[in-house]
Amino acid sequence: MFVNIRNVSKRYGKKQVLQEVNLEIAEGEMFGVAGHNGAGKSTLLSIVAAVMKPNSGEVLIGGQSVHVLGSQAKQQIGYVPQELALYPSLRGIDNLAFWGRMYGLRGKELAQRMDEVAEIIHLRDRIRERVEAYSGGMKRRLNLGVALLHRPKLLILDEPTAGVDVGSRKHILKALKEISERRCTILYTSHHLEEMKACDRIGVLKSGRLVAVGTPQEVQHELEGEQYGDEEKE
Ligand SMILES: Nc1ncnc2c1ncn2[C@@H]1O[C@H](COP(=O)(O)OP(=O)(O)OP(=O)(O)O)[C@@H](O)[C@H]1O
Repeated sequence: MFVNIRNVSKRYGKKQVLQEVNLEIAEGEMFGVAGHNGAGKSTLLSIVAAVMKPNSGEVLIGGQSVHVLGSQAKQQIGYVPQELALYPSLRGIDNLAFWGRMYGLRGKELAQRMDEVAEIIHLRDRIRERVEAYSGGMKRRLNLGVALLHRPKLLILDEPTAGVDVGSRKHILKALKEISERRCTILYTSHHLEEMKACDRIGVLKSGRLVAVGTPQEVQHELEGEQYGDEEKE
């Protein structure tokens, strides 16, 4: 398995937020984490992204611990947190260039990759405009693009479609499907049922415990219990 989450537990002070989470994700799999607000989804994703350390347990990527690998692990991971990490007064293309340089890309390689990424996120025609003129959905797409620049093998997205219109949601979902077809492993959370149904498998977190893992059909019952049932109508 490409991602191994082993006995991961996390507390904030006395509050236990994750309890002995065990999960394996195959290379190229699109895996969704579902659960109520506060279930521990963001905490789990940030531990897998090596942004936060668990109190116990470990996360392996390609057989190696992310916390031992440090910056090497980060080269394999693209992490898109809920908050946008963009410079609004700069153009889309300048944001990509800035973050691309942060990942160590330069010159022709950087220019080529920026062009490819603009295509993947369906923003090529607007990439020379300032980010402050973008819609919420375009900003989300650019935020996703930033995480793709260094060709990560594992893409982790925390609510990539939060607060965006239906059109942009479809663009983002389509981009994720295409990225996953290129053997990139995807781990993400969403509050939208249709996006959870697009996953190969889903894990349902309840108060920090993983209570079900399976295909969307297999965990349908748990998803309905997590109030994902009505959102499709939006
Ligand atoms: N830095 C922190 N310090 C203390 N408590 C925290 C911290 N971050 C999160 N929590 C708490 O931990 C619990 C899990 O939070 P987390 O953000 O992982 O859940 P979530 O499932 O992603 O929720 P949401 O869907 O609202 O984003 C919540 O009760 C939250 O209030």
